[in-house]
Amino acid sequence: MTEIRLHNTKTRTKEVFVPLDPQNVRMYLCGPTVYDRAHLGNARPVVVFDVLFRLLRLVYGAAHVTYVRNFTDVDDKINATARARKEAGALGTLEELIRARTEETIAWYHADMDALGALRPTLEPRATDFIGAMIAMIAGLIESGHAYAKDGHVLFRVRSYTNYGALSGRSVDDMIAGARVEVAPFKEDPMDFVLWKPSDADLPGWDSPWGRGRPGWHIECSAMSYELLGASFDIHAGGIDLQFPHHENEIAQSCCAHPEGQFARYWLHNEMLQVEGKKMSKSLGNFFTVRDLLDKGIPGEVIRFVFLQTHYTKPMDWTAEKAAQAEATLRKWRALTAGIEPAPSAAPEVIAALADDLNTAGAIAELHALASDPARLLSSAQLMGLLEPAMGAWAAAPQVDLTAHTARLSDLRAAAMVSKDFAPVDAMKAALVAAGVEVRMSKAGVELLPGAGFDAAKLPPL
Ligand SMILES: Nc1ncnc2c1ncn2[C@@H]1O[C@H](COP(=O)(O)OP(=O)(O)OP(=O)(O)O)[C@@H](O)[C@H]1O
Ligand SMILES: [Zn+2]
Repeated sequence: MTEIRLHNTKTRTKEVFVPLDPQNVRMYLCGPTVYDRAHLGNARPVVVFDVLFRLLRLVYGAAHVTYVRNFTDVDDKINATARARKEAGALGTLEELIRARTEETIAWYHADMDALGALRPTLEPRATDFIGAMIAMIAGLIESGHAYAKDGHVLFRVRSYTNYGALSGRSVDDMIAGARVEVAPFKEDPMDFVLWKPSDADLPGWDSPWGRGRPGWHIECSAMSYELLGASFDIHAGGIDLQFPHHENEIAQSCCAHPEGQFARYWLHNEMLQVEGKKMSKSLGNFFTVRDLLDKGIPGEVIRFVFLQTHYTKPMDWTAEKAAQAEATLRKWRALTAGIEPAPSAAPEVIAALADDLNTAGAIAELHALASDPARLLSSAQLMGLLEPAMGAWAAAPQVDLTAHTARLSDLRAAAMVSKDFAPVDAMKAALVAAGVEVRMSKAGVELLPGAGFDAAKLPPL
């Protein structure tokens, strides 16, 4: 059996992955809060852990892997979005608007992640379907002294869990000093975090022993993972931005509520998609959505390929150049494998690269080396969710021939060298860029490449 090694954030080492039960390998990924379209950064964990899901299915059998990714459909950000719509004159009660917003966002999410070739997880629980389990878990935590109720709120008593901070490697005192912990009159200690909070009459709320209210975000994942995967399971994944406080809080809640279990044994964190060195995020406003790119004509498969060229533990940028190169490679491979049946199994070198802590960049290098064996190239690429027939419509579009434009631009440039008037060169270059062409001019000559988002109809006349 293929040995999989994974970098476990909990131990900060690469470890051999040994599941608790090879008949049912269990993985949980923190899913989206469904209040708006997913931005490109949100798609990174989906693609990265989709590759892990595919690898686990290969090694243990598709029927022996349970992959859970939740939808957080109760959250203040969702409420705020619905409230803004109501204030803008939308019809219906706030509750109806909230429901409509979450339904709409989940449908967008599915469409966008399907376009990236991500398999649907085995289970996609919605937080609102597990409120009873959350209330039960909170009640248990109060009973065992790990939580307390005050003024309609329930708080987790952080100092009651001695291992708090172990995942992110910080002490509670460091965290207080560094983090923006909220001081509130209902808290015994500023580090304590909310398990339950009261809801106004017009906000979604559920009856509980502490009054009508709603759960905090962290308890949602603890309750859903317990209900669906048990008190001990194999892998918990998410973005590194969730390591503290979200995952630290999940561990504290789950380990205190279920001391008989170990909660998650391997923690995997993807690094951030960045824009000029900063995390792409809604709050910074430096984001574009997956849908923006798809609408610009960038195939989902190209987005996926760009992600997989960087190891998941490294920060990365999205650039038009990376997209153009990915598109050229995929186009070449699709031409090579057209009409060919995939080989019965993926190449061992590709499997070995993926099994080595998801070395997707290494696996892509191996794919390049398989150009002489298209059947193997196909089966190996498909293991990574690439070259799937259903995702290839974009590549069937006729390949553009830019030779005439290349010759014209070269002529203009040669003429400009003599006349010293570069305006005609600049004008043509600008027109080509506007049509989505990547223009490369060097001493060696002129090179034109149809970039992602290329539109032949916009090409300048010759
Ligand atoms: N820039 C990014 N790069 C990679 N992963 C990210 C990035 N931003 C968010 N994520 C991940 O996306 C997933 C969904 O997160 P969540 O729904 O909390 O995002 P959000 O609140 O909409 O985004 P933001 O962090 O932009 O406010 C999480 O696993 C999170 O770690
Ligand atoms: Zn979570």
